Amino acid sequence: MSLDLKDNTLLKTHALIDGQWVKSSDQTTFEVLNPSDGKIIANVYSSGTLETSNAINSAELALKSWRKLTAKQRSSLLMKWYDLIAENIEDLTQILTAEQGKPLAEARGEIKYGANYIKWFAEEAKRIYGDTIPHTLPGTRILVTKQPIGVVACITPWNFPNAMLARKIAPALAAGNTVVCKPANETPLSALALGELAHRAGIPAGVINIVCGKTTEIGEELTSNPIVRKLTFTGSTAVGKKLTADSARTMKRTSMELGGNAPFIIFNDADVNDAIAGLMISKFRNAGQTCVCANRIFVQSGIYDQFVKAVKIAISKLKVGDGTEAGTQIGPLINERASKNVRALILDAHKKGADVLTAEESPTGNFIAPTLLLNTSDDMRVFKEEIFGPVAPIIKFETEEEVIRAANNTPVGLAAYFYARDIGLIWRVSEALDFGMVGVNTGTISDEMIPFGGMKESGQGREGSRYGLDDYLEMKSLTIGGIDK
Ligand SMILES: NC(=O)C1=CN([C@@H]2O[C@H](COP(=O)(O)OP(=O)(O)OC[C@H]3O[C@@H](n4cnc5c(N)ncnc54)[C@H](O)[C@@H]3O)[C@@H](O)[C@H]2O)C=CC1
Ligand SMILES: O=C(O)[C@H](O)CS(=O)(=O)O
Repeated sequence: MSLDLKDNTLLKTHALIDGQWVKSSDQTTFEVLNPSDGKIIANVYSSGTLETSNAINSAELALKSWRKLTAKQRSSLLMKWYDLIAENIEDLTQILTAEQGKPLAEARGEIKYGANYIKWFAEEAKRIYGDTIPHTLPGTRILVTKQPIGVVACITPWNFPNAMLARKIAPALAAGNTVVCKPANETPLSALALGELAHRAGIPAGVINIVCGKTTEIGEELTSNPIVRKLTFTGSTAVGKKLTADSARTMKRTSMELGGNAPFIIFNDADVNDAIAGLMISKFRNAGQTCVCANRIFVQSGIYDQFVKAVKIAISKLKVGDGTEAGTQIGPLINERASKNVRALILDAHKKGADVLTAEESPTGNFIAPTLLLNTSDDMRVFKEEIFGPVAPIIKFETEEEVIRAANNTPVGLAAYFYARDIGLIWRVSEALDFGMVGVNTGTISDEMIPFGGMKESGQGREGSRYGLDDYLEMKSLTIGGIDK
């Protein structure tokens, strides 16, 4: 399948190592498929241990000069990259929808979202401040300075293949680090196109390296090679735990943005129309394939019937289809494994007594119709697992205490949402929810200015915001004597 791009040179199939596009040493490739129709978009060279080691060495070499640039010099190179992404947004959008499946409007939004992290950290690069500390011994002076960590490994998922990579590379480079990136094999083309635009922006060879293909080999090299001093990962909790353990062998710093199981709570005094609008965004964005999607929907008994009636109407209006078709709101899931898993979750709920409300004509292939589950119970898999699909399980609750207990009854703690208007209730519930990000009367909590990350088994660290650079800096104290000589 040929993509209809203005600039076909953005479609890269090689690894980016030391500023060169290189084939894998064994010449093997893997297929990138369009999740809508299963057609091959491209064959990408499959990197392994050797390519990853070469990429790490090139990042180490480039580090020497990259970290010596002034903050303003790094900032202006990041801004040039931002400008080139904006100039090429339509091609990046086509590439993203082709390999990930999301509707073009969502793909365009993701690219703007990712670019906004680059712009944000181009600005933050100039605000990496230190401290002075009153001296503790006569004739001394004490400073606290910040310096880059060094070579950073960035591993990203398929659900936001552009934005998740931008959200890692931008702070890493702003802080003076260099990177070796491994995108998901389902969606490498968006990452490689970002690498090409960074090269065109004048970001020097070796500062950004991108390898993909032999996942286990790449992972083993990234986690074991002592030159890599930090690993940042977005993906499943299971893989995050493995990468954290493997990185401990050389005590690498890690940032983990892992799985979620978001409660979405509607109290009796909520504005039901607002709650429905927020749920449509939080639950069905990216066909439900985000780590912050509403996963368990709790509705207080006083408005349950009104809410269910309204949500049925809202869900029935959602249009399922190929991401390139006008009006599509729900694209395909990423692959057959994902769609089979979601169908299994629906079947499990049905077997355990749920009423399954979905489109009469159930779509085939990787497409899943938006599905409402009623008469549910918390023994169903949909309450314990990250659904990662357009399925909305609803459960009724009576009291504030009961729903807080149920909402927190999960080993993860990434995002939570609730709708209410009583200010006392809003403060009590906000403080009682054990989640890193809480949306109150909104289903939108993601922005480059907001710290993104979770508690418990949803990971460690924060991405974006004024806190985002901390994860990419080392703090150093300087105690200087001989001042009175
Ligand atoms: N929290 C989040 O933002 C995300 C959560 N997920 C969860 O993960 C599940 C599976 O989706 P995947 O993309 O397969 O997530 P995953 O966690 O399996 O993969 C995410 C990234 O890690 C890489 N990876 C996997 N094993 C690795 C290893 N041993 N060494 C190095 N890299 C490795 C993958 O190639 C991909 O680039 C989803 O169904 C969802 O539950 C997936 C994507 C995003
Ligand atoms: O990994 C994800 O699902 C994204 O972080 C979600 S968001 O940043 O687009 O909200």
